[in-house]
Parts: sequence; C-alpha cells; structure tokens
Amino acid sequence: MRLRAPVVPPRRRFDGPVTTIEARDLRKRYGRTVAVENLSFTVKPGVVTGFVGPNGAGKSTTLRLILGLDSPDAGCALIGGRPYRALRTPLRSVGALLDAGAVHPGRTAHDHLLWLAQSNGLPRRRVREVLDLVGLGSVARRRAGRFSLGMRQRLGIAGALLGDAPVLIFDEPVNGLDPDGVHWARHLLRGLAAEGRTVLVSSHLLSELADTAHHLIVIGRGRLLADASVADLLADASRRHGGQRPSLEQAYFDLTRAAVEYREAGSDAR
Ligand SMILES: Nc1ncnc2c1ncn2[C@@H]1O[C@H](COP(=O)(O)OP(=O)(O)OP(=O)(O)O)[C@@H](O)[C@H]1O
Repeated sequence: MRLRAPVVPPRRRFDGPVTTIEARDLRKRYGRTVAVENLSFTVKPGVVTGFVGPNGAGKSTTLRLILGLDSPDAGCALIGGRPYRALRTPLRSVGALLDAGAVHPGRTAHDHLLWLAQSNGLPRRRVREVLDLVGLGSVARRRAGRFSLGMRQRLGIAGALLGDAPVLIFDEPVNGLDPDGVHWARHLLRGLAAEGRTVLVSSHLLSELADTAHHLIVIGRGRLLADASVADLLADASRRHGGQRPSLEQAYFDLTRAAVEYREAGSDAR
C-alpha cells in the first residue's frame, strides 16, 4: 500500500533541557571479540550527528550501551550527564528506534503506541499526533503484523517521537523506506535537530546519511576513527587528495579502509 507522504510540521524551537549524549572510554568485549574499545565522543544538540562504520564496527553495541540495554566492561555512557538507567522518565528524556520489528504483530499501530504511552505516563493524545506525523494516521487500526517494512519503520519512528524527548537515537531509520519516505525522513531528522534536539543516526551506509548529517562520528573495529563536521571531513580528504574535491563517500573509505575486518582481542597491537 502506498501511503501519502506526511507533512513535516513547521519548525518550533525545542524548549526542553539542553542534553548531550556522551560516551566516555567505553569498552565492551564479547568473549575474544572486541565490540567497542576506548570509545569517547559527545553528541551535541542542534545538528544531526551520523554514527557510521562498516559492518561489525560496534555501532549497535554502542547504542545498546547508551540505552542501558547492555553494560560496558569499562567506561560509561551518559544522557544529559546520567546513565540511561538513572533517568526518571526515560521516554521523555530519550526516544529511540533500534529494531522496527520489535512490535507485537497482533497489535494495531494505535494500540502499540498507546501501550507505550500508558506505560510511560504519556498523554493519550500523543498517539494520534505521532501517527499523523509519520503518515500512519489512515492505517492506525491495522495490525502491525500486516505492515510492510517501510510502515513498520515509520511506526518505530513514531515510537521514538512519542515522548517528545530532547534526545533522539535512530538505528538505520530509512531502512525499508521508499524514495518519498527517505526524503521525508531526512527532513524530519533535520527538523528535529533544527528544533534544538540532539539527534544521533546510525547507519552502515554513508550514502544514507550524506544528505542528512551535519556531523559524523566514524568508528571501525570498535574504535573512534573520526569525530568531525562533514565540512571538516571533506576539507581533510581534499588535502589528502592533493586539492581535488573528493566525495564524502571517498573521505569515509579513506577513514575506514583499514577497519573493515573483524578483530579479535589481542590479535592487533595497534
Ligand atoms: N551479543 C553478542 N555476542 C557476541 N558478539 C557480539 C554480540 N553483539 C555484537 N557482537 C560482535 O561485536 C562486534 C560489533 O558488533 P555490532 O553489532 O555492534 O556492530 P555494528 O557496527 O552494529 O554492525 P552492523 O553494521 O553489521 O549492524 C561484531 O564483531 C559482532 O559480531
């Protein structure tokens, strides 16, 4: 089914607290596999920050550590200076889309969001608001099990927006969206940042972020490779390529070339 592209609402200045996401010397290993090693960065409000790296770089692990779904072996992850598990109203503090498939297939889109809203003390009216915002208003009473991948993705985005949080984290948000949907999602993410929110978007495909992100955090083999604005990354790459104008993709390949293989603990003396 083809959904009408939802209208991105006019910008409003977000008047909630200014909040950052911080990773401080994060380390996580699974057996001999290094997932994340000495990883530190700060994600600031007002811009879309892309979180990129090759497959197996440690992006999902980092997001799970930030969202308190896993515990680090060392270091810490903070949202507004607190670990996720210490947040008193988590969904009002941080909205996240990690796995769009994590919806009971027998529940309607409306009931899924209502359940989320009620279990987080959020007003019922937010359900209708976010359904309209993501363009699912007309299929609100349809069971999520009958949704296409793109519709499930929109439902996941709706869940992340439910708490009107100052911090938003999206893992592969355009996965399964058609070109209209991708265009809409880009505007949505940029709009949320323009409202003054902190927006972190993870992807293993730079092309998905090239027109969206203002700033990039690049990781490979669990380590930080770059934490810079898109403009600075392009300027650096241009210097490396003798003044030519390389694409952002070329800049990314330069950074990640040596980091595309998985690594076991102790197998690399870097
Ligand atoms: N629960 C786990 N048990 C064992 N190894 C794990 C576990 N979770 C992640 N890993 C390993 O940690 C490394 C980092 O994985 P992670 O999923 O965080 O990377 P990613 O950057 O999200 O990759 P992708 O882009 O493919 O989703 C990989 O080598 C992965 O196999």
